[in-house]
Amino acid sequence: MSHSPKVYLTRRETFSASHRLHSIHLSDSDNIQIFNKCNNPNGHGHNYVVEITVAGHIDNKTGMVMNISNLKELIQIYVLNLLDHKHLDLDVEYFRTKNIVSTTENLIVFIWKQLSLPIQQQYNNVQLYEIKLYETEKNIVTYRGE
Ligand SMILES: Nc1nc2c(c(=O)[nH]1)N=C([C@H](O)[C@H](O)COP(=O)(O)OP(=O)(O)OP(=O)(O)O)CN2
Ligand SMILES: [Zn+2]
Repeated sequence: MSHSPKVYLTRRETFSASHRLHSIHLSDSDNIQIFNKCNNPNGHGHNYVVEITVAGHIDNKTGMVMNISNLKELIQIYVLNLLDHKHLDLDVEYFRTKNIVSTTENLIVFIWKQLSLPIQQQYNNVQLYEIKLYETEKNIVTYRGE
């Protein structure tokens, strides 16, 4: 059976959040030494940019891998509603209750966990392929669920 072309579809969104880098597994002096200004108890904020890429074959009838409006809606419900204008360490249960350090690495894994199941459950032929998260213009992480 021949498939239609496989295409990677990306939606970019932005959100603003504050945080403090602090690990309960480190001493206060190690926290300061490792995280430096980012360990300041007052916290600080970022305007994050997130790019969500899904992969799938073009549907012959619709001409789409998936309707990007539906992807937008999923990102809104499962990611932005939880993160935008929030303090990651205080307002987001995942970070607060598990004492997970709100690094960009851990944040991108959280975003993946939030999106992978709804996409899998709602779209048989589409896979979450890659997430890119920009904490600043210079600090960027990429995750493919591995
Ligand atoms: N591996 C990681 N290292 C750091 C992370 C991270 O998430 N993963 N995060 C931070 C801080 O959150 C910090 O806010 C980074 O911002 P900053 O250093 O101000 O950003 P820039 O590098 O873009 O700033 P410049 O001063 O222009 O270099 C630190 N480390
Ligand atoms: Zn930061």
